[in-house]
Amino acid sequence: MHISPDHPLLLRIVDDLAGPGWSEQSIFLPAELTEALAEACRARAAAGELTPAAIGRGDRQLVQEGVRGDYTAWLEPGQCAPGDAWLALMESLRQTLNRELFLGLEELECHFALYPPGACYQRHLDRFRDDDSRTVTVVLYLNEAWQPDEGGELRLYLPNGRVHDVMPQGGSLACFMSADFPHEVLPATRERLSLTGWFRRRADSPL
Ligand SMILES: O=C(O)CCC(=O)C(=O)O
Ligand SMILES: [Fe+2]
Repeated sequence: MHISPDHPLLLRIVDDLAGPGWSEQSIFLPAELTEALAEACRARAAAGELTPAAIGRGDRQLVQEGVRGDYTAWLEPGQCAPGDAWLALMESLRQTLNRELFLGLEELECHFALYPPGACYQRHLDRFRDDDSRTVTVVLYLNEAWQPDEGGELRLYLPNGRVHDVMPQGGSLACFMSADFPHEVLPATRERLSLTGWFRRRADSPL
């Protein structure tokens, strides 16, 4: 899927990141591609490829279900056609963000996430203490016909002390500056699927 780096949808995200620092696009992806990505996620779950997500990094990784109850699998180029279409779209977004905001984003790391009913991810920042390369977080939701009473919102903690809740409706996108917004995933009454990515800059040299 090719999308021009000047597409109004991408430019809206740029404007939001330059302003408040976060963006919610409730109609981001066509239904067919959203469904194909949901199917790819379910297929990987059925094949046993989703593993309990850990918190922390390297040899300090820890699985703590009460803190984070999702199951994840990395999406790499060449794994499936809808995944490649998504990565191509994210490449356009990366180029647009670099061109307009000089963010110096070099790569995207991306995983499918499945939250079983009742699972949550407690308040956190998408940055590791020892690695500040994650710069922009993007979350695409893959859930058909999500209902408001099903929970599962992404809760963003805004600098003004307020919160903003994003409903994980299929095809919608949440995007924010990784260092600036603590956030959490509230428990849902049904399975919750998403594709989460982080645009990274080169990690600072320790020298
Ligand atoms: O699924 C979401 O809404 C956010 C997930 C998240 O915060 C994370 O994986 O770091
Ligand atoms: Fe997060």
